[in-house]
Amino acid sequence: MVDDFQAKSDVFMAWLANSSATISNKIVLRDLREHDAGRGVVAISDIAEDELLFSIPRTSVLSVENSDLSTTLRETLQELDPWASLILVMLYEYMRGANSPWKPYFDVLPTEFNTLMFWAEDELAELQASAVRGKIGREGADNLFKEMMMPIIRENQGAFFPREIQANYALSDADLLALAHRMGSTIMAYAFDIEPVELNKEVDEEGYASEEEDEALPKGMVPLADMLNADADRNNARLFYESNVLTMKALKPIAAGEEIFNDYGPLPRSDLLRRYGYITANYAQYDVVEVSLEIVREAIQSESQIPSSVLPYLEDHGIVDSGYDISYQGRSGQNILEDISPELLILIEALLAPAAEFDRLKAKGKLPNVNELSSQGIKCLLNIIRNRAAQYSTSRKEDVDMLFQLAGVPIHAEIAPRKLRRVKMAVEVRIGEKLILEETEKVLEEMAERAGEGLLLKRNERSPQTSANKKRRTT
Ligand SMILES: C[S@@+](CC[C@H](N)C(=O)[O-])C[C@H]1O[C@@H](n2cnc3c(N)ncnc32)[C@H](O)[C@@H]1O
Repeated sequence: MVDDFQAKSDVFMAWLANSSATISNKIVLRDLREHDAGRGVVAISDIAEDELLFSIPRTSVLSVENSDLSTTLRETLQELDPWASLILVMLYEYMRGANSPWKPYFDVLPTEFNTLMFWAEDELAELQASAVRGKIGREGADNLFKEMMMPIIRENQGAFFPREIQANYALSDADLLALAHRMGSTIMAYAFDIEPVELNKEVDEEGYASEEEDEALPKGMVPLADMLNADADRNNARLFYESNVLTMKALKPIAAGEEIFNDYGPLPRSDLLRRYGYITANYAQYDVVEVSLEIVREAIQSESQIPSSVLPYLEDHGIVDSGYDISYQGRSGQNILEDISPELLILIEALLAPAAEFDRLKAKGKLPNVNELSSQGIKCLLNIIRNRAAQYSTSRKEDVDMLFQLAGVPIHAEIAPRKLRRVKMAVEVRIGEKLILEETEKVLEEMAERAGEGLLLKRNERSPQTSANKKRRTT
């Protein structure tokens, strides 16, 4: 039986084909709900490398530029950042209902999310001390919607609300706020940074642009391109920006039956959960633990007083941050210092430096050389790692046992399936972070021992693998 879900997919694909998109007959939009993956694009015949999967006219992209709202509210929209202006356009197009050219597209977009913004307090608590809890930004988004967007909507009621809505019922501020969150979350997980016809931003040899340059690009919702799921480095397709169309092409041969994956970037699982509301084991390679400035200060202050001039100097040199990433690649021959944010190492060595040594560096406008950590630095880092691990309320072993128990929870048990899935994902995220802390602690203990024997690893004594801190992909 064709259910509503499949019927919506069919109407969407027919709408897209009618809007002059080209769609290869070797792909289908498939129901992947039994894998908790919503819809996804799957190959039904073998596909060659570079083969076109589909092309979408630029005019079909749901964007500020293409929406009628930009004719009535041009200046207001131009003053907003790309994210805020697209939220307003999506609210407008959504409220037009069947009058919107994108109605069949809205019908396949999500109405509910598993992103952290929508988790209940007890679900978030399962993330324990993961720094991602401080990055959800629900309050900030609420304030932005209330203080900036709501007044624009209320002042332009006639432009925003179709006459039927104005006549029949008024959307309350709470309804609008919920809708704005829904559109904001859709953009976070679905929108692309749309490169203009004339590409004038700088990309490196791998096709990556700096985050600042991506920030400035207009955002747009690209039908079908955003139906591709992702699984870390299993991406086998990519969106290309051409003058009249956006084309999705195979990056490698894809066999019939295989899912077609995009690349959401090398995101740690905590961030994947925040932005996309899912995780897979393949993303574990990008996991990080964040160490706060506070925990570093506490570790140093327990040993010695921090001179008042050090932090302002480091701040001027871009070293002071609210948090620092530590990853663990676990590759043989890899130097642990490569997995620790260089700013953290500089911070520690600068804060530990004797006053005379710090004054000498400062006079030359230099920072400590962290190709090699001092034995005091290693000891301090070890304390930081141990203190950070102590912030999590359970051990990794307890978490692994808990996951094992949760895996045995039958579907119709007390706990609702959505909550169960969220709790499992949270436990996996905290296990990943604890693993990094444990492995880093082990290596630092060995280093501390070797430091006692005068044998120190140098930062540049590393294997040829690339750093975990890759830049974000533009697509
Ligand atoms: C750009 S959309 C992809 C299309 C989406 N599956 C749908 O049905 O609309 C991104 C969302 O897809 C889901 N997703 C993407 N990759 C996934 C994967 N490997 N496993 C499970 N869910 C995935 C997540 O919910 C994510 O927020």
